[in-house]
Amino acid sequence: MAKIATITLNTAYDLVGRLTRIELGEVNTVETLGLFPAGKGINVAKVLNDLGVSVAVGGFLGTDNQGDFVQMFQNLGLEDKFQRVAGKTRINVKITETEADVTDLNFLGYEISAQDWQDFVQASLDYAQSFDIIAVCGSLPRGVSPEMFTRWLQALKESGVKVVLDSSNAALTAGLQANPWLVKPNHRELESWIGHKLNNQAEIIQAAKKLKAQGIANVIISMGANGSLWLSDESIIAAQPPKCENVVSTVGAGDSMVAGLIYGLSQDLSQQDTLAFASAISAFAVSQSNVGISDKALLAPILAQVKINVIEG
Ligand SMILES: Nc1ncnc2c1ncn2[C@@H]1O[C@H](COP(=O)(O)OP(=O)(O)O)[C@@H](O)[C@H]1O
Ligand SMILES: O=P(O)(O)OC[C@H]1O[C@](O)(COP(=O)(O)O)[C@@H](O)[C@@H]1O
Repeated sequence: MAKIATITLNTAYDLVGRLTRIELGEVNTVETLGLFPAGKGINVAKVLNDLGVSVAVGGFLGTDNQGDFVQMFQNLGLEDKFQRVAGKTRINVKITETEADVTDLNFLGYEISAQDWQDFVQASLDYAQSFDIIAVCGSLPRGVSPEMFTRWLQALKESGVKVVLDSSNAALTAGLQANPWLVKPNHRELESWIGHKLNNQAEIIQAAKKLKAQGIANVIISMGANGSLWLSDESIIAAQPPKCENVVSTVGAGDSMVAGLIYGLSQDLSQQDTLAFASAISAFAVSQSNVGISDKALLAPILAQVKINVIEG
């Protein structure tokens, strides 16, 4: 069984709510309440854990408000490799309006000192030796520059572990320079990497091929309700999940997809079965406000409706 860890450098509490419409400058009454320990790597670990895979979690956690995270690690039995740093883990406010548009207000959290980073690099390169796959997920906290991130990812890769990268903006651009084993940008993130709009599937594939040609074995592009594409050394395939009729929140859809991909790959499922499974998990994710799979039986009917198309290979 493959040993898996996720690393979240910029963990977050997600404060999630639902509103018909946000009125700027007015008092808005939010109809729901959810406050979850999150950040991309935490979400990936939670979904993998729900699928029965044991996972270690690492990165940074602020000492001031770590309580709910520690509780969650204990409740789920996640191996805690987090480095504690002074200050608070940030809070990300996510408001879903009726049409499922999510407005994110991502606040600032802890700042990483030079000593924190040095300690983290040493510790993570050390524990990386005992894992087969490490998923590095999310943005960079203050104090970690894109250059520092690229250098660390390169060293992580050289340690022999398969690196999965799921990030955006500066962290994605910097991370891609280290040529990870698998990346999952969404449509918008691929557009910003290539520097122009991608208007149809052919244009998306062309851009993804360019990314793959850099030396990345697996490039998966997620496209929201339009499904996903996977370019591997063997083939290019597309997945179309069933349209979710009742979208509650799209927060965590990408993380759920990354967890599904890691699950399939670590269980030696075929490329097609892996993408179908990851699509079912991510389609399921949009029907709930929190991240995770409360009941695995709910996945089967969604999986049965996922369509896979072989485009090349
Ligand atoms: N409305 C939807 N209906 C069904 N599946 C969806 C929907 N939105 C997202 N998904 C699934 O979640 C995956 C990831 O969503 P996406 O929005 O592209 O990722 P990210 O959260 O990283 O931006 C998609 O490829 C798809 O499989
Ligand atoms: O580190 P980033 O890029 O700011 O992202 C953190 C946020 O992403 C999430 O993990 C959700 O990500 P996805 O919607 O892409 O799956 C939230 O839980 C978290 O607040």
